Amino acid sequence: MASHIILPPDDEEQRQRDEEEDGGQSASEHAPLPFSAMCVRISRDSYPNLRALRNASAVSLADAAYAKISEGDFGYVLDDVPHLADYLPDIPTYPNPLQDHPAYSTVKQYFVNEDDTVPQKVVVQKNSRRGVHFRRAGPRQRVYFESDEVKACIVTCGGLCPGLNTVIRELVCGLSHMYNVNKIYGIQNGYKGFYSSNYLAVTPKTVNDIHKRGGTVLGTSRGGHDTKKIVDNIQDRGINQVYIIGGDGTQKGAYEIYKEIRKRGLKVAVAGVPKTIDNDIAIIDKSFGFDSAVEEAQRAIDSAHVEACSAENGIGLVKLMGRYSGFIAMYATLASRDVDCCLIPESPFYMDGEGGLLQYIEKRLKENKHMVIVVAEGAGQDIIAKSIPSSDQQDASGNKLLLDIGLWLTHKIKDHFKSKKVEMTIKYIDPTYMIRAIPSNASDNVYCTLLAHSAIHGAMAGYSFTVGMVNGRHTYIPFYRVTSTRNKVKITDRMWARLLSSTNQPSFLSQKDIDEAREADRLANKPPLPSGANQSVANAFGQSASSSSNGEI
Ligand SMILES: Nc1ncnc2c1ncn2[C@@H]1O[C@H](COP(=O)(O)OP(=O)(O)OP(=O)(O)O)[C@@H](O)[C@H]1O
Ligand SMILES: O=P(O)(O)OC[C@H]1O[C@](O)(CO)[C@@H](O)[C@@H]1O
Ligand SMILES: [Mg+2]
Repeated sequence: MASHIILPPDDEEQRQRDEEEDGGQSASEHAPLPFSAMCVRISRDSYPNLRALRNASAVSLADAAYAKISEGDFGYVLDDVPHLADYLPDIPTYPNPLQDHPAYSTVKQYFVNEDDTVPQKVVVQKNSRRGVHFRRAGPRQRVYFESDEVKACIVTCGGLCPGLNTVIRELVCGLSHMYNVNKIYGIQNGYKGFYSSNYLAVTPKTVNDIHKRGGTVLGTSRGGHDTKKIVDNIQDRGINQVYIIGGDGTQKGAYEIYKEIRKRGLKVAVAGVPKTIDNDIAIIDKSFGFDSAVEEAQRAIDSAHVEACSAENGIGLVKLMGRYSGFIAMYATLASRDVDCCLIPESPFYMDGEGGLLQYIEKRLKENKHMVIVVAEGAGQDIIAKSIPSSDQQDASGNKLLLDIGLWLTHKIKDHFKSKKVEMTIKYIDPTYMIRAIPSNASDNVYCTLLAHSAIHGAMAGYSFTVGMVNGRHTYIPFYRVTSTRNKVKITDRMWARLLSSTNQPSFLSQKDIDEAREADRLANKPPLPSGANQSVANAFGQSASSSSNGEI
């Protein structure tokens, strides 16, 4: 069954286009359906415009088989998350124990309305279609697990990030205090711990103080994701709620686990809590630990500034995290105001000649006698690769190992001034592991708590999802949405312009680079549609593609 979009009355042109593409059926014939009746599970056979939808929303055919997309009035689209009842139709429900909880029962409207959803795009125009929405997170009136039936486990994967222990703590305490769950296990050292280590029983008492420490008390690792072995263990041990904390790779792993669980028809909810210090996870406003990381990066920048100011022609160079996205470098630079140049992976730069980095350094030293450079680890990889043969090494998860841009720049800058016989000093600081290892700051602690609670409410309600804040509201996002793209700094957005104006650095971009970046944005915002596509659905998704709230603030 396909659902229909009821067009806004003033969008006559669009209405006619839709009529044509819907085979001539007029909008007035599209009787408004009750919302529940419009919910459709997309499958290869059941949805006539699947190809259009897939292209428009960058959903691969494999992912589309798991997508749950429904439409409402005025171009409203709900990109919903899977639920246990999708494949276990007779599953019983129970009243939410929170309704009798002394702390929560006094809240006037504690339970979220089943139909509450959150728009991906909040900046709209008068005639905008409503676009893509995600299911609002929060406690539901009815849950799909009885408290004493729940056997939950928690795993952390990927690199460290401030706040991991807070999320672990709040998952354990939230499950126990809100839902009276007392069978909770920690999986040790990442995904491989599902099948190669003992599961650790954890209680609110054992995790009471852990949020004050950096790292993860459960241990973490890269690699070792063996879906079959992991799900065999989940099944054998009777685990029915799996909480998975980790970055983009980890969420891809969570999706694989979900698919295998569903294939086996198990009553198991999978809840992903996105973690990435690089802040590169798509859709969500910001990942936990990011603010703590930016704050800690200030200390490295301050030290670099002190070193630079205390020497003749002193340069302080700080390398910050960010393999593919320069968010930490950009925000740390904007926060500091001592930085003269910020280099990120998204913005290409060059060393020599007119407008190049070396010329800018010379100019800055002449003016100020010192300068501070911040470089994201993924910046300039293409230019280093031209001078150093790279061996394309990967870590255990398959992530490309990067060449050290900080070290390379240090040598290049030194050599340049030596050849010009100019006295200078450069101090290179790489604070990566010092930043990653700190405990989260106060605001990240609160953020981690809310994410953990939202994850628990969603799992208890029978959903499988990645939890995340979208436009300031907690939501349940389909796994494929957060794993299919990466969040990046848009160099054509105002935030990057603010940075350029604060550092006064050259943009290093040619008109061709700018045109290409604009074209890439345009294509990302308006994906091409195949002929015969349902324009209504495609439009809704096309609008959403431009709305990553990390880009434009
Ligand atoms: N495509 C994938 N399918 C299944 N598992 C995956 C996939 N990609 C990564 N994983 C698993 O997820 C775990 C973490 O992945 P990775 O090391 O890339 O870190 P991450 O979660 O992306 O975090 P970060 O990059 O922020 O440190 C690893 O155990 C890895 O095997
Ligand atoms: O040395 P590791 O643990 O592989 O992690 C390094 C990577 O992890 C990250 O901090 C992301 O977690 C990246 O910024 C960095 O490249
Ligand atoms: Mg990653």
